Amino acid sequence: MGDHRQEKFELRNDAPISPLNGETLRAQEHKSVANGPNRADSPVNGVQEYKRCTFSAEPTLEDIRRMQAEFADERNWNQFHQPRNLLLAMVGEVGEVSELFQWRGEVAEGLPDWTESEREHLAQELSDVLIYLVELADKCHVDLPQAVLRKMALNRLKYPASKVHGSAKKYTEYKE
Ligand SMILES: Nc1ccn([C@H]2C[C@H](O)[C@@H](COP(=O)(O)OP(=O)(O)OP(=O)(O)O)O2)c(=O)n1
Repeated sequence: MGDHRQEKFELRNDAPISPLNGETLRAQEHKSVANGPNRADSPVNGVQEYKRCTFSAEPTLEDIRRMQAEFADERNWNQFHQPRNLLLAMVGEVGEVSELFQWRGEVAEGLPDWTESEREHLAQELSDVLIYLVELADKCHVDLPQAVLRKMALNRLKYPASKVHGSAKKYTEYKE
């Protein structure tokens, strides 16, 4: 088997599927994904079913940065949107996401037991986190998409698939 994460990435990007209406796949055809550590459901007769999800291509992070900058400009809110305030606002929104999950116990991938209204609420709170994150990066002059590429390259170096496959240990715990 090749790079597990690369295979997962390709699987998750080869079809335009709504995040909430993901296509059900037979795990026997894609064992490396279905047998990953995040599977909450257990195999029935050796076959697991799971949903896959892709994002829409738009808006890009640059689109979101620009739309939020316009939103703040139109309201004369840049006086409030300094980096520290944006950080606090983002953390507050992360707290709102946490509230949606609290006391539920473990939640299976795809949120099968959630109502449409709960899913929409989650989508809104995650959007708030992203909006503040993007504006925080903007106000700190971090080119977020490029920074993500650099960070993912570092992650791949720190966690070579051949070394860490199937283990969630932190890189400091691996011996040479
Ligand atoms: N000073 C502000 C206030 C709001 N927003 C934008 C960014 C977020 O996407 C959203 C946050 O709005 P609220 O603070 O009203 O938070 P919620 O939408 O989560 O409402 P509630 O806290 O009632 O759930 O609005 C902003 O940019 N700057």
